[in-house]
Amino acid sequence: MIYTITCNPAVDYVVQLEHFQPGQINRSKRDLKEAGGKGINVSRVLEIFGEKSIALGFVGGFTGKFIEDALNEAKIEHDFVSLKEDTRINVKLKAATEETEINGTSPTIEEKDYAQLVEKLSKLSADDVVVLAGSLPSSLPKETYRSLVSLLNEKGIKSILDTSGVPLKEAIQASPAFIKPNHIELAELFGEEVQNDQDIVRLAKRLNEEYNIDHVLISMAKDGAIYVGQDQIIRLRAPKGKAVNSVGAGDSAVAGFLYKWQETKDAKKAAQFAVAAGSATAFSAILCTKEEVDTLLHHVEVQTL
Ligand SMILES: Nc1ncnc2c1ncn2[C@@H]1O[C@H](COP(=O)(O)OP(=O)(O)O)[C@@H](O)[C@H]1O
Ligand SMILES: O=P(O)(O)OC[C@H]1O[C@](O)(COP(=O)(O)O)[C@@H](O)[C@@H]1O
Repeated sequence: MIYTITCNPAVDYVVQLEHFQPGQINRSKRDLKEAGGKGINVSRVLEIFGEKSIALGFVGGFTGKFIEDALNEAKIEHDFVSLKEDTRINVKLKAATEETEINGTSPTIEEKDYAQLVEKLSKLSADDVVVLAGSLPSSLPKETYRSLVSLLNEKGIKSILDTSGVPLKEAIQASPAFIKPNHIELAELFGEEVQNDQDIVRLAKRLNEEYNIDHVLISMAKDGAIYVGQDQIIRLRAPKGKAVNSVGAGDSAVAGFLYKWQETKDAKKAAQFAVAAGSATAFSAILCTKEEVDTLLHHVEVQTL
């Protein structure tokens, strides 16, 4: 079974505007409220592909209930730890030419809450896969993903990680099986500038060789992605299209890779599917559909480097 862990879920309040004018009253053209947070989005996209998963993590209050209701409606199994405080709300302002995001403050996760998550993970076995995705609330130590990945490794469980900053820097020490930083997060991780594909390949190879991470997918928004595995390096160019709402594009890429990898164990096919899924979500108001991904798949240019 695939499990997703979202330590920091959110209700995404996506507001579409003609123009965003700071300091003025802005009225939305259209707005949406979505159950979000990176692991939850991965579960939602897997479900769209027909792949079951169980969503774990922490939710609380009326916003937490909103997320549980949305997952129930989508027939996605979940087993969250309940918190006293409300799950955050993330505001995504989509104007014609730019996107502005305000991610809310996280509820407090106490030690006893974290212990409940660890208890749930203790029941998993080696044929399970765990996706750990998103930021960590400030009440959790920055080494949390590192500890969780180590714990899963001890049980022979593969972990898929999508995070950034110090939690990523810590977690790579534990060798997750797959990571998907974007090119900006990759540059930040090594404290180096990333100017071109060669820079990306060089740093991604370090993740692969020095940190023993089998699959490294560096996403680059409209420029597609670069995959670096143990025995191949692949450049993937994203299809051209009009980006409508890129919230969830990265999560769709993670779900796409995992879904195709489970089916084929072919990294090239998985990376191509990941880029198609990311782009299909970027071109949609909410998340991709399977049909959109299948259509875009043939427009993802794949080149072995
Ligand atoms: N404007 C866009 N046009 C086409 N594809 C996009 C666009 N934005 C994102 N994508 C697709 O989504 C994937 C993930 O996007 P990216 O922005 O790199 O992730 P993240 O949200 O994690 O930073 C990209 O590899 C690409 O396939
Ligand atoms: O945990 P973080 O890093 O604050 O990110 C949370 C946000 O990321 C999202 O999961 C979207 O992520 P991507 O656009 O990277 O796919 C939103 O649903 C959520 O608001």
